[in-house]
Amino acid sequence: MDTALDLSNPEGALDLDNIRFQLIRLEDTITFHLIERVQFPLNAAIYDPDKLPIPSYNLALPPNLSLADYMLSETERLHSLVRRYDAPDEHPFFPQVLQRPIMQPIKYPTILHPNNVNVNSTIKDKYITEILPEACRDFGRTDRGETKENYGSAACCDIACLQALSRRIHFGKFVAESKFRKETERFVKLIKAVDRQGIDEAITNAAVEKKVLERLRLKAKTYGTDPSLSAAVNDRKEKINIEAVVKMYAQVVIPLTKVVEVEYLIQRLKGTEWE
Ligand SMILES: C=C(O[C@@H]1C=C(C(=O)O)C=C[C@H]1O)C(=O)O
Repeated sequence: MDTALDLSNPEGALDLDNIRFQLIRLEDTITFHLIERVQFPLNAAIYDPDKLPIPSYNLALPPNLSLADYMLSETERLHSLVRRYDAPDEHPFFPQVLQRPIMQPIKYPTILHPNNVNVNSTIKDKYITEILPEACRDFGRTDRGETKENYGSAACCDIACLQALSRRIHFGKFVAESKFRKETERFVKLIKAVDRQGIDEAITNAAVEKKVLERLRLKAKTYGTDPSLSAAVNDRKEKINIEAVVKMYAQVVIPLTKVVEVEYLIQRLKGTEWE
């Protein structure tokens, strides 16, 4: 898969303004994917392999999967054939199903330090247990109940949401590398002391986080309304629970991005002269 981050030029890829531009761009992607998903009710059965078991036939996976896991793992298996997961900004939810690509490998310049940071299982868990229930919660409309006919469509929307959330959160590696190169001595000291709290404080930029949440609230409100309708009608027919989008970033996206930054930095000295 081609990546939106220009990885051919390592300097540019580690320029913090460039990375932040990508993070802002992903706000649109994530918000629109969530708007698509919340057309359907939560349809909790698609996340429960006991309620709706799907035989996986893949020895690397449990015999029965939830519909959501089945579709996500099959999507990743297909996408790995076209080398999606060779890109340093892509991380699989099911690494055990990846296949050898059918296309020539792309030689990406080495930008990040070797690491095994992957928080996708936490992303998926929080998406199912926190983000979706809040986003799907009906806001002022009648209860939509389950809609069995939309199980597949809802799971397809989930794949788009999860892949965009994973990219956004794992961009934390590029942010961390950029900050490490800017303040190497400071981070070497914190990493040698395995001071996760100190590293977290050092990578935190409260002003940027505040701006992210303010922008998300505005985007969710704007993207969730139809410009051709009056404000009164739009209030009644908003396409997305605005507070759910802000909460998603405040309670999941930003904290997990910082976990990725901290855990990437904890591994940063391995095999270097600082070790
Ligand atoms: C991503 C960055 O690192 C941290 C995480 C942020 C986020 O996830 O939005 C914003 C600011 C920082 O606290 C950054 O500095 O831009």
